[in-house]
Amino acid sequence: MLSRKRKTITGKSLSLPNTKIKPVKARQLIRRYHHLISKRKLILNKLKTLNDDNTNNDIKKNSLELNKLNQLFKNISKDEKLSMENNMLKIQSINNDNEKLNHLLNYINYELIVSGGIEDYQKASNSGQDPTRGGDSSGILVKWLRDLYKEEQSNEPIAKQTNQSNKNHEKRTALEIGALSVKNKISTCGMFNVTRIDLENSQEIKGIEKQDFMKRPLIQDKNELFDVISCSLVLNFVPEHSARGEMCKRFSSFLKPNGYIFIVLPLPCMENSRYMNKQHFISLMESLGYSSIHYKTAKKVCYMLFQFKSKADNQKMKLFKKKLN
Ligand SMILES: C[S@@+](CC[C@H](N)C(=O)[O-])C[C@H]1O[C@@H](n2cnc3c(N)ncnc32)[C@H](O)[C@@H]1O
Repeated sequence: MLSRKRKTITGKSLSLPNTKIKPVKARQLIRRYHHLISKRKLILNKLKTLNDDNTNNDIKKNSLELNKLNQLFKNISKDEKLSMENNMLKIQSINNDNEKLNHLLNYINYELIVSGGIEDYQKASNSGQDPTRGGDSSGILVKWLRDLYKEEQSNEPIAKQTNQSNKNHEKRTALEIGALSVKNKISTCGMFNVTRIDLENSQEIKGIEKQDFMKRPLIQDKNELFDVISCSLVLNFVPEHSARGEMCKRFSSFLKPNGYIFIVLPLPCMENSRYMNKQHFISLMESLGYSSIHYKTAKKVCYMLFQFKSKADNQKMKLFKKKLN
């Protein structure tokens, strides 16, 4: 419900108005949200809470009621806020202090729910897809794939081509990870049946399943493997480098042989990073069984297309050490 302004219990307007969010602000909001979510997970683990799901209801289950949260945190002083933020940073070292952990959990839930964190995050994420900001990256994916499929088809023998053109009536399948809209080019181009997933779907958009790709059940029937996976501006939000590697490895469990994986990253991840660059990323992907097909940079992001060739052999997998550029 973007058009309705959120209000505190006391009637004060909260969360960002429905105007466009500046890119710097959007990035701050997205980073802040992921920071809060990851700290909350750690706290829940520490508290040995059974349910560490991220839905609003589950948060509420693990938290005080909203008006209590509001009473507790609405008027906290700058110093108290600073101390909470510091405690969040050193959460790993807080053990066996249930009172402190619970207080922090309530503070995080206040920031996310009462103070508009979740809603602002969705607006900030959506604002990146605004056409004035470079828009929906899947336009590039669709162009690349259209050309590749044409080329593949023209290289087939004639008999196979006729077969193929009959087969083209069956749409190819695509998995969009981190989907925020059902109107992206990948969905509207008519070439694919698209399955869309995202960690959050607080705007409850129909057609987007709330799911963590890392927990998506593995495919048993190989006919259900995807022709394409789109993973635009998602990898950069995975906090741990080992988890980013796991995500790249996992794509192959959902792709048909010769299927494509489209990855979009903010340009600084490739061009202004201490440990990563284009060549290193491509070598990593190659060691996981993908070959690089396209690489293109724009002002702020880079687009990559890889083709899945063969599953990585764990025995032969290259060890990549963290190395300064
Ligand atoms: C910045 S948004 C990118 C949205 C859109 N794909 C784009 O290109 O603008 C990143 C999205 O990735 C989602 N995400 C991050 N990790 C994920 C995971 N493991 N499984 C599913 N979605 C994930 C987040 O919830 C978030 O909505």
